[in-house]
Amino acid sequence: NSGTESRDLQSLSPPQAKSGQPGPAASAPGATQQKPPVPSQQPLPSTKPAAKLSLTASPEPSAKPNVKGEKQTVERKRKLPAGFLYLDEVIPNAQYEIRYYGEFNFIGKRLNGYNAPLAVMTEQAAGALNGVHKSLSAKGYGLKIFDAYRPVKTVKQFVAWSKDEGDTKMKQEFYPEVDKSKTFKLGYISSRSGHSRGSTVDLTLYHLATGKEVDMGSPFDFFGDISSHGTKKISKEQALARSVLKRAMEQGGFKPYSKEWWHYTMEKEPYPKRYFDFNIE
Ligand SMILES: C[C@@H](N)C(=O)N[C@H](C)C(=O)O
Ligand SMILES: [Zn+2]
Repeated sequence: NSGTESRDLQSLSPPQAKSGQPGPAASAPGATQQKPPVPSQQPLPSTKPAAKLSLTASPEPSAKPNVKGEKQTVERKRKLPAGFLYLDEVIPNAQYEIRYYGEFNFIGKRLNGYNAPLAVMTEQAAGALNGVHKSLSAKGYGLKIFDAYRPVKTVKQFVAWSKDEGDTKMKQEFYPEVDKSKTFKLGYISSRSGHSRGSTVDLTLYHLATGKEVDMGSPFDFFGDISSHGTKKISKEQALARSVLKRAMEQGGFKPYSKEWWHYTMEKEPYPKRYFDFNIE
């Protein structure tokens, strides 16, 4: 099938950015207030509206338009290698805000290899993630996906970016306290990323009732201590929110990454030694 196929997507839109945390003023990302923990059945706090590009895939023709009444159509070329799937076709009710397709990311532009705002994963990882999404929906949460499969060419772009001292376009938003040349050594970016193996995902939670992103204490791709599991720089509610996601992901067969609350890799990944470079389109 060499043709393209389209699907209606609903934009949840909320332009945001700072997730209520580290932002420009964000040089002090730990400056969050400590509040008493909430019982696990109570809803977790939301972040401020997020995202420059926020898409919720829906294969339902009757899907309701978003608050702005917008609908978006995403073309997909279906050139995926055997064993890979478009994640929104497996988990249509997850939210998709593919940051490396948009410009609101730590580099500040659309990245090489991201030719469509779509998440791609191995069949096994997509199936496991669907189980996680279902388990969370019983608790009032859904998954929001920032990145999944990542081409090797994108990782090479990350490496080149880290060496370009003159480009600090997104420093205040994403790495205010870190020298970008050290982002690899500090473990915030990998030069051999699990994402290129197709069974790693960057994600958070959203509240099913409101569609709003859950407050995790630091934004996705904020490179700093505050993004690590076990940080003391966040409130109890924020720590609880991270643990809701972590427990669900671990029960679903994914392992967390100590330095980034949003990054998970499937334990039994199907291609543990293969690094793919096909484009997302
Ligand atoms: C860049 C960030 N989203 C990420 O995925 N970091 C890990 C360490 C990676 O590059 O694999
Ligand atoms: Zn990641």
